[in-house]
Amino acid sequence: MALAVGIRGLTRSLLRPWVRVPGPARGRTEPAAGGGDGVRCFGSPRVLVEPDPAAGFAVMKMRNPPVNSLSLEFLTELLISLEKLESDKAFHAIILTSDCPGIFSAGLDLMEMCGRDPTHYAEYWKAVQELWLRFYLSHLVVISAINGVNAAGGCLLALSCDYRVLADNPKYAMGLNETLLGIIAPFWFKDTLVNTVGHRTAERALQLGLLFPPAEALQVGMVDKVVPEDQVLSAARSELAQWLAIPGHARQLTKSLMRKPTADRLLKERDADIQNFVRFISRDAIQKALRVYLEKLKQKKT
Ligand SMILES: CC/C=C\CCC/C=C/C(=O)SCCNC(=O)CCNC(=O)[C@H](O)C(C)(C)COP(=O)(O)OP(=O)(O)OC[C@H]1O[C@@H](n2cnc3c(N)ncnc32)[C@H](O)[C@@H]1OP(=O)(O)O
Repeated sequence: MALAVGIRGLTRSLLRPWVRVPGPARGRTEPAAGGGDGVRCFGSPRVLVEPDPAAGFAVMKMRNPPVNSLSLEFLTELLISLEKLESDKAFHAIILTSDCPGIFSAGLDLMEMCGRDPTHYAEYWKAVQELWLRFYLSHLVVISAINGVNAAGGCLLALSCDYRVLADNPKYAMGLNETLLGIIAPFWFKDTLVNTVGHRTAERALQLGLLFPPAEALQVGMVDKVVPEDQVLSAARSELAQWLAIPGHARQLTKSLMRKPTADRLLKERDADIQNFVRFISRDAIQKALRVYLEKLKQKKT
């Protein structure tokens, strides 16, 4: 099985970095996220980046409709956007949000984990690991402005940020609901949750596959602030000011001090974790459970 799938190689083969943004943003100058004028948006088909270099941050909008499920291509585009902002000294922070109404992210793309071959599963899992590692350890301040429902892998992405603002809508529940699908959140999903809400809350949440509505998410510490829906981005921007006022090197080293031990656990066992995922997801019983879950999602419409 080819485990040595390079995300950078994958990246190069999938898309040219900074393709022109399709859809409404293509080729026109939009007001920058922080209100500055004349700054051109950039991005890729599934990720729109609205930079405000004068204010030192960019808004990264996920737009992989209908539900921002984290397909291999989407993961790759998120990574490219992050890399681009990290390598530009003008940027110190990112606000991560969704461009899909009512949905932050439905988590990992079930189609990537269903009916594919082991090589694909390995490649996909490596990209999921990479996304977590890169967001979790980013030297930038990353704040998520969660403007929709946010399940499993999508919740992991938000938990990897430094601060979370959630829109106050009872439909916008978030959590690691893997057990509801008959699958298991891997140890690094679990560690990220434990680091955020503590062991007891994480234990109960993970076993029961709980999705917390805003008031409960706030109460258990899964998010840091709940605000009216139309204020999610402005609240994230206001919060950013406090983070950007701290000397960058001190904040970055402190972040690393807090997070490196958790990331190192995966870095040490990365290939074993991929093999474990491939074995698990390839099982007939797991494939069947995923198909049944997908079928239920489709049936709820009829
Ligand atoms: C050893 C370790 C082993 C394994 C570890 C694996 C870890 C896994 C992590 C994950 O992230 S698994 C994914 C978990 N996600 C979910 O449970 C969310 C599922 N989705 C929903 O609950 C809903 O779709 C919704 C997000 C609440 C949105 O509801 P809405 O009514 O607005 O949309 P609808 O359900 O009709 O969906 C539209 C469309 O999208 C398809 N869909 C939804 N979620 C996914 C997904 N995660 N992956 C792929 N496709 C998804 C859904 O089937 C519909 O498709 P259709 O239009 O063709 O019917």
